[in-house]
Amino acid sequence: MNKGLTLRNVCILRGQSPLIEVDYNISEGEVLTVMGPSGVGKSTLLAFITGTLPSGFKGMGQVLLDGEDITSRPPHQRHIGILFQDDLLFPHMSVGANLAFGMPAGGTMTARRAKIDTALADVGLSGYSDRDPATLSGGQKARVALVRMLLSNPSALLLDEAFSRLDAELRAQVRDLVFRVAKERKLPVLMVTHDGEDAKAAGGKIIELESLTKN
Ligand SMILES: Nc1ncnc2c1ncn2[C@@H]1O[C@H](COP(=O)(O)OP(=O)(O)OP(=O)(O)O)[C@@H](O)[C@H]1O
Repeated sequence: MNKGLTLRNVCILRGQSPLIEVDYNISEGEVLTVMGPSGVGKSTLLAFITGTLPSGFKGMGQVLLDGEDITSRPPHQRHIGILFQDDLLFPHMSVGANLAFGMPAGGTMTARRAKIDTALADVGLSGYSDRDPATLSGGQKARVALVRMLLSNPSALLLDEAFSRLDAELRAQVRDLVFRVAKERKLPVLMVTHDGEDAKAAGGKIIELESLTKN
């Protein structure tokens, strides 16, 4: 079985026109960086992988995860984690409630709570479970968003400009944490970024998406 994330003969149309065509294979623990001009279709590609293409777009080809074709599965059954530049924590919920939200069902309340506490401790946020997200710094929010994504137990990780709101020092810290966790868990990572430093830090292959449409 081919472990990792594979995009096989993927073509995304906007209306009738081809927007992007890609063929990628990202092995476990490997990071593929996708760059390219604004509007070329990078976020649209991630939406195709997560099964959330907006109306007006059509995707063809296959998304394979660990050899399984997940192309026609609904988003919540794909086991793909995604981090955006906006952390999108629910403001009316505590950090702990935010984290519980994406966790697979099952287990006792105590076991779930222990899992959350351990995951927070792993990113240096011990004791933050009852905090209101509004009281966290940008870096702390980014770490909570990372933990929430990891608690959903994804088999692949997508990053959409995930670090771009953080200042340089925090950016490097959170980025290194994400890459370290991805390596430990052997997750294939597809990272979209405009930032050369992100691409360098990822240490993997870099692909420049080119526009197929003439504007
Ligand atoms: N929900 C939507 N409905 C219609 N068109 C959209 C939608 N989202 C994006 N587009 C258009 O699709 C094209 C690709 O957008 P996309 O966001 O994938 O580009 P991108 O490469 O991620 O850009 P950026 O680097 O600026 O984030 C753009 O022309 C954009 O205007």
